[in-house]
Amino acid sequence: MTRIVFDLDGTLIDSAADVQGIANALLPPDQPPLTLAETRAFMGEGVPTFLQRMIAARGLDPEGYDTLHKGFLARYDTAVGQTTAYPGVAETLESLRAAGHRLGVCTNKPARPARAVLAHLGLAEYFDVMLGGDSLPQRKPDPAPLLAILANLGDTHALYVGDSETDAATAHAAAVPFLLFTEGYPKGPAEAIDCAGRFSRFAELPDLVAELG
Ligand SMILES: O=C(O)COP(=O)(O)O
Ligand SMILES: [Mg+2]
Repeated sequence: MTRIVFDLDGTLIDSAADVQGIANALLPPDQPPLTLAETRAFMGEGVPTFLQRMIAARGLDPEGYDTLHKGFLARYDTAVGQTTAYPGVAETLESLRAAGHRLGVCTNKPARPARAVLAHLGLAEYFDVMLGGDSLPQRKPDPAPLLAILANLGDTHALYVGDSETDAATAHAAAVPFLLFTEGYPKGPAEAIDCAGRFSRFAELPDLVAELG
């Protein structure tokens, strides 16, 4: 049995279009909308960092941060309509569970929208534990949430699966081997991210887990 913890945005789910929709509903009408590429580039470190990046990119008044933050959270729980699980995610989670592994989610998305989107996509049942970016005082790349999830899952071999430099740094800080999903939202070239293994299709994951477990 291996404890396998997953990142959420850009790893299990492709959620950037819904996040883009929230951001563009909040931007003043005289501003050019965020592109999907900008949205993906701003994601991964949680809502506060996303908003700071958006404020910097559009030259918005930083005093408006609190209003943007409130508006973002008010829309986030229901912004699920364009979000999909990456191909093969449900089948792979099912087979990992059937093989006896215990699964968790460690995301910088706030816990409420994270729970909402997992339920919406029928994925919630696979996970024993989930922590969001606002669940603890620390968030990734601080290892605290990942370590708390792992403590909850037992004390066997562990893996962290994610899509970004932040996830690699989190796993490194927690001394857990990192597996990179290459189709998500990395900030730079995926080849430059340090990892114990990488995959582009979820069907490849069970073999990687077996190799490293
Ligand atoms: O909310 C975000 O910035 C994305 O979070 P995640 O990639 O850690 O799931
Ligand atoms: Mg991610």
